Amino acid sequence: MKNIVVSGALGKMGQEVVKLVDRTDNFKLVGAVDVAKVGEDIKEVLNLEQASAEITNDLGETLEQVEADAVVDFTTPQVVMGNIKTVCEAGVDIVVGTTGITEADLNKVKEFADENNKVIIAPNFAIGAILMMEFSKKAAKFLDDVEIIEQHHDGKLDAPSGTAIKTAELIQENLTPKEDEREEIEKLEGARGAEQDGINIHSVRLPGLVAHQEVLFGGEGQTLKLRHDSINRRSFMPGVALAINKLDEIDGVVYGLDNLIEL
Ligand SMILES: NC(=O)C1=CN([C@@H]2O[C@H](COP(=O)(O)OP(=O)(O)OC[C@H]3O[C@@H](n4cnc5c(N)ncnc54)[C@H](OP(=O)(O)O)[C@@H]3O)[C@@H](O)[C@H]2O)C=CC1
Ligand SMILES: O=C(O)C1=N[C@H](C(=O)O)C[C@H](O)C1
Repeated sequence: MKNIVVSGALGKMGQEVVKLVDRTDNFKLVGAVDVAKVGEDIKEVLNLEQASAEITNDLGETLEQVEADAVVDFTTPQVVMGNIKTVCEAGVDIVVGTTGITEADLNKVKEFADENNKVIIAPNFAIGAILMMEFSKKAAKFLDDVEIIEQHHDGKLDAPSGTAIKTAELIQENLTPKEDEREEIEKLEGARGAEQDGINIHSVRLPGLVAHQEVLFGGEGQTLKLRHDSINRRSFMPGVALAINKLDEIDGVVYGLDNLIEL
């Protein structure tokens, strides 16, 4: 049995994780942390089958009061680093889905996580998105002109998405560096998007969207488009469950679900 605390339990993703814990036999909800509805029972708030926990607003204090094996964090880019530190200091394992974690942040986590801490950070838990990233990495061996277009709901705080950043990092591993780049004239700043590892990323935010990404490759007389769509947030839950179950098998910090499955 895994005793789980969900951090960001009332958010769009947090609610799905709480429901996942509620319906999974070897998971038990022992804590629900968020900033609203403090003192209320999450069972009533989310109309759960069996899971029950008083909503609290201090992750550190909560970990002192309950016997937790793992925390699952889907909060905000502003608070996630503090949460990871708090959980590591409490000697509890953590699965992090919150995005906005930079390479420098990742290095900081590796510094403060000691040999007993198990940390899984994944910018995307949807298996289709992992495959889209893997296929993009493969395609970059053959086509070295590529741009990323990511589209998300208008409630998303960070841009570009964590998935787009991770995709660019993976593509870059296989991309042949280009010489004599054309000097472009950008008449409107940002028109060509942002750049990560030399790859342009375009971020769209609109109501009605959930999470979507296209990786567009171009070559002589041809294009290749790799597209993934999460049409609801349940799409991420098998990946979250996999990560929680893999915590026992890993050492230290793992970044990306691709490192937990055989591709
Ligand atoms: N890795 C993946 O597969 C996925 C990652 N994400 C990422 O997960 C994160 C959350 O996304 P989403 O659920 O859509 O966002 P939401 O804004 O819906 O949820 C975030 C929740 O965290 C709460 N919160 C804010 N501060 C704290 C705090 N200090 N302690 C506890 N809870 C806090 C928020 O409260 P309030 O709103 O009142 O401020 C809110 O309820 C984002 O970074 C997103 O990019 C999303 C989908 C998939
Ligand atoms: O905020 C979201 O919704 C999502 N965030 C993650 C990201 O930034 O890549 C994963 C997914 O795209 C949904």
